[in-house]
Amino acid sequence: MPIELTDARFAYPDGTLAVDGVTFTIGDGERVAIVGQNGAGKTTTVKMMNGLLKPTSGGVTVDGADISGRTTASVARDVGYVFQNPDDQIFGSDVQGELEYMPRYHRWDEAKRVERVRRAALMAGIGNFMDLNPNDLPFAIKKFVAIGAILVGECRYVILDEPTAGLDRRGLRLLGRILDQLREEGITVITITHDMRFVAETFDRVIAMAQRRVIADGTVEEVFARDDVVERAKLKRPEISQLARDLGLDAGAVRFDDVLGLLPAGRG
Ligand SMILES: Nc1ncnc2c1ncn2[C@@H]1O[C@H](COP(=O)(O)OP(=O)(O)OP(=O)(O)O)[C@@H](O)[C@H]1O
Repeated sequence: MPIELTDARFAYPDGTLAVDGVTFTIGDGERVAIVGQNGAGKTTTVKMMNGLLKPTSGGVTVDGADISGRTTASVARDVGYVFQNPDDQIFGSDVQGELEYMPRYHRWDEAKRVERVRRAALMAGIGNFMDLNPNDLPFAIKKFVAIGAILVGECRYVILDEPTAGLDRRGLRLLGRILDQLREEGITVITITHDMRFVAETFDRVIAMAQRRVIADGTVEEVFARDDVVERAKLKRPEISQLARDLGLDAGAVRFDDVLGLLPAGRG
């Protein structure tokens, strides 16, 4: 079952129109990257998808049901949102407590709580930090605490806002493993990112936003092949994609292996 936005608009209380009528459907198990310049409306759009913000007009449905009457906590059971900055999300005084917050809020029985927390800590690679105060941890580990706190839940949709920012190679590999596991479990992953290599290597579909609207929605290859979209959304093509274009190869190639396959025999 999908998440569906229908002509969703959002204006902040000060009158700033942040999203001006977006319509799209994200289906089960999809991996979707939302890209575009700062201020394009990406964060506001995803916050409408998990009930953190209610559309000023238009609608949002999750699994076919309108979410306008539901509390944020209720929608968050289905649609998890990992904040861009972990400090905006984490408030527990130790990692264990942070991971236990959701199970306790929803009054899960102890066996389920212990099992889900154990599993999330393992997936997020934070098992060694459970007794520590998140504020004493390096930024990258705090990001994984924020991810772990969402993995504890049984969300069928996970939204990650700028997950690769501030991660080194080890962190990126761990993030990749988490995303692979979510895919195996059929969980839909939606990301907001400025990291185009991450988009090309990890996501199937790209929604490009500019000036409060969706200006393109298609496969990674389709979106990066369009000069008008790249320009209007101020995207930086993945290096490998730019290289393919510079070499006069297929303009839609976005992954290393695709470009390698296009080189004349003997050069690959
Ligand atoms: N709390 C707020 N009050 C008023 N205006 C806001 C608020 N939050 C965001 N905006 C404005 O809404 C517009 C869209 O912001 P939004 O954060 O959704 O964009 P974004 O594409 O996610 O940008 P970024 O990549 O910087 O996160 C911008 O003009 C922004 O200044």
